[in-house]
Amino acid sequence: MADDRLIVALDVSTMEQMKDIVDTLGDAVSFYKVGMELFYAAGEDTVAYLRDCGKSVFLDLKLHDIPNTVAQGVKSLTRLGANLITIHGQGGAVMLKAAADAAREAAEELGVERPKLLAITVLTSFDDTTWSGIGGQLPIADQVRRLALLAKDAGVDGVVASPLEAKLIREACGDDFLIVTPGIRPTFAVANDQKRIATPSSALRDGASRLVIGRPITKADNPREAVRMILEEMEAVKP
Ligand SMILES: O=c1ccn([C@@H]2O[C@H](COP(=O)(O)O)[C@@H](O)[C@H]2O)c(=O)[nH]1
Repeated sequence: MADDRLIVALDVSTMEQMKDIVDTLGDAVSFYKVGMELFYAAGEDTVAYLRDCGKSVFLDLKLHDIPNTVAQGVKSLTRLGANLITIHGQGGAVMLKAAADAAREAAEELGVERPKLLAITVLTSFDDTTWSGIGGQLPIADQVRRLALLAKDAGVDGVVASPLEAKLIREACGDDFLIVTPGIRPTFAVANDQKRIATPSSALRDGASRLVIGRPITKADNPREAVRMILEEMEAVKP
């Protein structure tokens, strides 16, 4: 049985590869993430296909530009019917508010459900060394907290952050704020390029709303078995 706290990242480059994963995982997975690799290669048909299959969709294109450009981008994406859309928290308060207003207005105009917006905080591939390498002044955790509060004040629904920051975001932003965490690595999986990682159960215990997991499932020898083990671990931490 699916648990909609699990979002599987479809980081592949063709519709055929996407369909193969969705087919293989069947009813065990109800929520998928379409990111840059798949969207840039196969376009909006990917979202339509997943919707037709009855799946929820997280469209993770990480919009980052001036407020007007991001707002118009969000308007265009609202038409596709994704449940979650990402924008960059580092776009700042004015951009975040413009995006939140645009999603609401576009959904009203189109008569569709408003997509929830998530602000990217500090990518899970950063560690302290690479973070200070780009001039990060605050410790990563403080920067994440700051961006989460900025997003909340701007009317954004939640954030994408590492599971290591889930607890501090929950404490700062309250129970209704969405915390979506990539950087999830079950004990059977390798870290790849992810640096700030935690297991599924630890992320949920610390307050994550949803977990994004890609390669530990899609590159596993047996993706169905990988999902089964992850769902079993998640089951132990009730919503
Ligand atoms: O900070 C971030 C923001 C987004 N991601 C995305 O999540 C998945 C993670 O995939 P894995 O294969 O489980 O590492 C991927 O699509 C990223 O673009 C992230 O990892 N970190």
